[in-house]
Amino acid sequence: MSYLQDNKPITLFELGKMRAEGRKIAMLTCYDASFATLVERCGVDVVLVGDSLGNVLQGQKSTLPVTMEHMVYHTECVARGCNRPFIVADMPFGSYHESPAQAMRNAARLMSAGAQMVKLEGGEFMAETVHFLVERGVPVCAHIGLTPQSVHQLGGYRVQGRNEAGAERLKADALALEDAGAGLMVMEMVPATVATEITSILKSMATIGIGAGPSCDGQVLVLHDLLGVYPGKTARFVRNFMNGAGSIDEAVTGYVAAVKDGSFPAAEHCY
Ligand SMILES: Nc1nc(=O)c2c([nH]1)NC[C@@H]1CN(c3ccc(C(=O)N[C@@H](CCC(=O)O)C(=O)O)cc3)CN21
Ligand SMILES: CC(C)C(=O)C(=O)O
Ligand SMILES: [Mg+2]
Repeated sequence: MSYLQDNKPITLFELGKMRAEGRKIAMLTCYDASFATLVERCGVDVVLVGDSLGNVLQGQKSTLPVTMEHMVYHTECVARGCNRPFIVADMPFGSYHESPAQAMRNAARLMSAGAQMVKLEGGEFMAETVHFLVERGVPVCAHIGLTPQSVHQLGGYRVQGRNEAGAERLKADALALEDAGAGLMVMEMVPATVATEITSILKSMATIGIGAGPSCDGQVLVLHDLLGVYPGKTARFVRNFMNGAGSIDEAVTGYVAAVKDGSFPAAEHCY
C-alpha cells in the first residue's frame, strides 16, 4: 500500500492538518539528491537536512564542526532531488546563537538554498529568535530534549526530562516555542510519558519524536541509522529497517508504513 496520495508539495498547513486529523508525519534525514528522490517515492512527508551529516557523512564525533557552507551545499543537493516532501534544514552550531539578526542572516541562506523551514536547538531561551524569524517569513522547527549541539554541556547523549523538574522545564520550553510561532518541534530522547503530555497540551505545533515515544504527531530518524550503514554505536531509539527488507526502497517504505500505523516506535525504542 502506498501513502503517496498525490505528488502535490506538502506545506506547513498540510502538516498542521495531519496533526489535527491524527495522521502521523513521517520525517527522515536526507543529505543528497539521489536519496531525496528515493525517500520522496517511498512516501516520506518531511526531509531533514540534518547537521547529523557531521557524524554520518563526515565521520565527526559530534555535530559541532558542521558549518553553514556544509548545510547550504547539502540543502541545495536535496532540494534538486525532490518535490513533494517539505524540506527542513538544520541551522548548525554557532549560526544562530549570537542574536536574532545573526539567525535571520543564516536562515536566509538556507531558505535560498531550497529549505522551506529551518530547525534550531533550544528551549525557552530561543523563543525570541524563533519569533524574530517567523515574523520575517521563515518557518521554524524547534528541537528540545537532547540537543546534540549542547553535548559538552549535557555531558553526553542522554535522556532529558527524567525527573519532575526536568519534565516541567521541557513543558515550559514547548509552550514558549509554540507561543513564539514554531510550526514543528522535534523532541529527542525524552521519556514517552513526558512527550505524550507535551503533545497533548500544545494547541497547534506538531511534535516529531526521536526516542520520545509513539504519541508524538510524527517521528524522525537518521537515514543511515534506518539503513544500518552508520558504523558507530546506535541509540536505543534506532530500528534498522533493512532487516527483512529486500531493498533500500522497501526499508524506507517500511519505515513510513510503521510510522503511519503507529507500530514504530515500539516499547523497546522508548525511554
Ligand atoms: N547516526 C546518528 N544518529 C543520531 O541519531 C544522531 C547522530 N548520528 N548524530 C547527532 C546526534 C547524536 N545522537 C545520539 C548519539 C548517541 C546516542 C546514544 O548512544 N544513546 C544511548 C544512551 C547513552 C547514555 O544514556 O549514556 C542509548 O541507548 O540511547 C543517542 C543519540 C543523535 N543524533
Ligand atoms: C536527529 C535529527 C532530529 C537531527 O537533528 C539531525 O539529524 O541532525
Ligand atoms: Mg540536528
